[in-house]
Amino acid sequence: MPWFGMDIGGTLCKLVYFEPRDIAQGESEEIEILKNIRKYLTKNSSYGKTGHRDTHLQMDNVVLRGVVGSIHFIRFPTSQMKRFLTLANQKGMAKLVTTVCATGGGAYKFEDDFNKHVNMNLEKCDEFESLLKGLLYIDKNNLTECYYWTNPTDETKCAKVNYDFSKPYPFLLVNIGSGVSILAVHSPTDYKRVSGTSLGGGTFLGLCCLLTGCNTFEEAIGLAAEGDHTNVDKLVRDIYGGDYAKFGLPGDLVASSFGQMNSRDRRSKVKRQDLARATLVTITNNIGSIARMCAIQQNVDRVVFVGNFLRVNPIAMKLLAYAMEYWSNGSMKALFLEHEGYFGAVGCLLQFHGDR
Ligand SMILES: Nc1ncnc2c1ncn2[C@@H]1O[C@H](COP(=O)(O)OP(=O)(O)OP(=O)(O)O)[C@@H](O)[C@H]1O
Ligand SMILES: CC(C)(CO)[C@@H](O)C(=O)NCCC(=O)O
Repeated sequence: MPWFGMDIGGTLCKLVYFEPRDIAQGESEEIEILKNIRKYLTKNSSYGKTGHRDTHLQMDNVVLRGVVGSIHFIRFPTSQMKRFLTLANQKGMAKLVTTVCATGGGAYKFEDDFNKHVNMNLEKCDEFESLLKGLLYIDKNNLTECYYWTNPTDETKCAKVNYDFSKPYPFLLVNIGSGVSILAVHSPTDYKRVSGTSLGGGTFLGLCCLLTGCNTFEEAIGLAAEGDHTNVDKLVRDIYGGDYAKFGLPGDLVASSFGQMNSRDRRSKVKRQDLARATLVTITNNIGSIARMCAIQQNVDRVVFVGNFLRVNPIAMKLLAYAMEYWSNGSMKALFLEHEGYFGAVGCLLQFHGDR
């Protein structure tokens, strides 16, 4: 049986596929379909216009329920769910698979569509339980999964450094998807959702599209990389003329996000790139600030940031790394994981109880 785990989020659907190394041989219809699905998924790295396989994340020679194989990582916009179901039907998946493990809000929202259109049952898994299970499994199976950024504000010295996360507890887990959820994790089974914010990755993308006319996340990040947020934000030095030293506020700190944009003159000069950068900085700093307060409240010093907002987004990661370290006087550490947005789907795959 092909093994799938799905995380159907507010923006992106993540699909992980476990491909056993030794595939069943024979000529039954089932085996033929299985081979076709495997061929379709593993020979392509894009599916239709919007589906992508993140080949750089593929994990080989991993053991899942005693079977050796590879895990493939696929994503597509949740808005394309109906098309995905049509495709799954065309590829014969409905004949082969009766149950798919799914998590995320879409596991509830799309349950009827799975039943009606492809005759599949959804085995629903909790999104945070899956997130944590997937994270612990992947970290155990990938020596270079966890890392941090050194010298995040100095482009010449900044570097990704491997972090040994084998003794992880306690830690704060900040999942930046469409919205943001913050979990305090004390053991694989002892965790709680301590906070969240609706100002997340969806907000960044939505505001960026509104302000710059861009249409994709990649475009938004590309614009942000070329922009200067100080043309948009009001800094402490714009107000004080320099640092506000008495209370430890450096001049280049943002005093007011988008605070320059009340001026018609400044609005007429601002570039799309600057607006994209300011949006990214605003959303990221706000998440960093909430995460830091949660870490203090929960008495933890390691904060792990995950979620697809961090995909191809070193600017946000470095901002978070700097903010956590600076505002905690070096006592807190921001950690990141290579498979950033896929843990929920992997956790689902691990919880699959078998088919038929
Ligand atoms: N190709 C992409 N298309 C759309 N958004 C992307 C893309 N790549 C990264 N992102 C960012 O990732 C965010 C979605 O992240 P993720 O997949 O972790 O969350 P989700 O599961 O869809 O949301 P939630 O958990 O809140 O339901 C988007 O809001 C956007 O900021
Ligand atoms: C609703 C979820 C949990 C869906 O993953 C997520 O988008 C989220 O945590 N949003 C933030 C909700 C809030 O705490 O304001």
